[in-house]
Amino acid sequence: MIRYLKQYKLLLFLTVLFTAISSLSYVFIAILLQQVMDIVDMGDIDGFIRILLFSLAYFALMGVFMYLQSFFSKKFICKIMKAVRSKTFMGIEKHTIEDYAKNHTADYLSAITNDVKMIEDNFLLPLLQVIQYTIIFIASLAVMIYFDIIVTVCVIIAIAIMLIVPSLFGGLLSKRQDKYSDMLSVFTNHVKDLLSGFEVIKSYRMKNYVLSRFEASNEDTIKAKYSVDKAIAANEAVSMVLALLVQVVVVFLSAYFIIIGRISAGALLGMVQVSSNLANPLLIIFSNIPKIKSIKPIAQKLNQLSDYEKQDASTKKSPTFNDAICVENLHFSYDKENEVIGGISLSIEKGKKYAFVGKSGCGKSTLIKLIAGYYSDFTGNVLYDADSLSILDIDKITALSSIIHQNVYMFDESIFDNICLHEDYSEKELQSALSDSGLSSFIKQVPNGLEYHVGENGANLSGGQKQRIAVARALIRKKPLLILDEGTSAIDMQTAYDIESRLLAISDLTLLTITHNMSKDILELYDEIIFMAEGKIVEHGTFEALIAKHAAFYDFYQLKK
Ligand SMILES: Nc1ncnc2c1ncn2[C@@H]1O[C@H](COP(=O)(O)OP(=O)(O)OP(=O)(O)O)[C@@H](O)[C@H]1O
Repeated sequence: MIRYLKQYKLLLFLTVLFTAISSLSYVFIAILLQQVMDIVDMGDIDGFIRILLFSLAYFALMGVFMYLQSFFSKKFICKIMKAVRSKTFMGIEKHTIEDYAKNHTADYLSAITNDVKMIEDNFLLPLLQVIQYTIIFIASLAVMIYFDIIVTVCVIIAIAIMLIVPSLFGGLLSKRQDKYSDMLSVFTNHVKDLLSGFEVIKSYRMKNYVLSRFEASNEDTIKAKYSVDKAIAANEAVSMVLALLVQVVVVFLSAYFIIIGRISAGALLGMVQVSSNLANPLLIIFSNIPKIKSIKPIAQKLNQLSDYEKQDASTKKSPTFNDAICVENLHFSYDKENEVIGGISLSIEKGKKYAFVGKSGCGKSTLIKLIAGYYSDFTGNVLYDADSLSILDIDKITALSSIIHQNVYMFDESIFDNICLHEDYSEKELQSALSDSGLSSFIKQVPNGLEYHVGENGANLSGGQKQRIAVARALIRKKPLLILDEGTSAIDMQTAYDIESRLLAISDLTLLTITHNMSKDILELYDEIIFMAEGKIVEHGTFEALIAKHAAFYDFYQLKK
């Protein structure tokens, strides 16, 4: 967190400056009270009017300083919150697809929302309070010495006892705070999961299950919060009792000193006033210090996200795809136990078209993702021209290809924005992408054409319309490699045929299609059909060659037909 404080050091300085001025003027009220009491004691009416006018001006000025303190502290907190949130988001955005998938989306959501809020509540606000009340405490101690040194010494002894106890709460609170943050993350995850499946919940009447799952998660989260609050409450109660002890010492000792004639009644009034500025600030300081300490694991979590760097990206080469992508004896598993890809070798030549077919779960999508650079934890080799994936910049590899998945993600914006993704393309490029993706006639039908708003994740569109937008999104970028992962499965046969045959006609485009569509007319257009089973390539060749072979693909094709 120190780096954020350094980033806004001028604002921090102004906040501390005005905090100091308003705190000192607050402490000075004790001397003012003592003066008033002593003037009243002497019956000095001129002195009384003078001090009254002085006090009026004094309080007006104090109001101005308090406003400035509040203004700068709020601005400081807002700036830091914005910076923490932005840095965390930028760090998340830098993740590779592989690293991003190691956590749930809700964990990232929770970090940006809940954890950042915790930084405000348990670090920034307490820190400013600690600064403010430390100034008040030191100034009050000085005023106390000015009133009477013996009372001050006794107060210091009482304070020393006060210091020991609350420091014991720091470690406990830190542990509980960390657990609470994790629980918030799990809770956000559950809520996101339940709300994302709203339609399934309604149509399958899952109300009871959903409510009980929500309640259980809600209960666990509140328990974790309650456990934090209990530690805070114990800390505050102990601190409060000890703070009262200080005031008791002051009142009785100074009362005794009046009796023996050592101090005036004005000094008693001043000391009672200033002693509350000794006890209460310490109470606040010592209930805030454990909070500040407890934020460490959360700050570490946020730093880890914001400091994320791809491994040695600067030393990695940019990939090229001029001739071929070669896969050599590739093995891969998601969980280090069950092999999903079991020794695949294959060559993808630039400009050629490949159809990957095989039973559901045989590893087609995984193979394609490995080729596109999604995962690095494999054995064997994937070469772009002559360069192995291990020496290439992963971000640039993923940028070489466009993947169209069965479930296309749509931003809650217009069709135009979902195709161009806020990049500039010429009208010619746009029209060509619209026509090749079979979108032109649909655009003419919808109310605002390209400006039509697609809704949350494309809720205002059909599955096929979403896929056509995804095809246009990919085509407009003219990347050398296009991957259709069942990317036309939601489109009617005729339109799917039209789109695929247009893609197959683009000569410099390398097309990898995963398909369950066993239409002869389409399959015949591919240069090669790669037939997979259980993580291996069983057969490959043209449609005619594989049919003529009367082997595994032939059987699969007959069955599907
Ligand atoms: N992210 C993942 N984590 C763990 N296992 C996964 C993951 N993705 C896929 N798998 C598993 O890997 C295996 C291969 O899945 P993959 O999606 O590659 O198959 P597929 O041939 O494309 O299937 P389909 O035709 O149904 O899309 C399956 O057993 C699947 O359960």
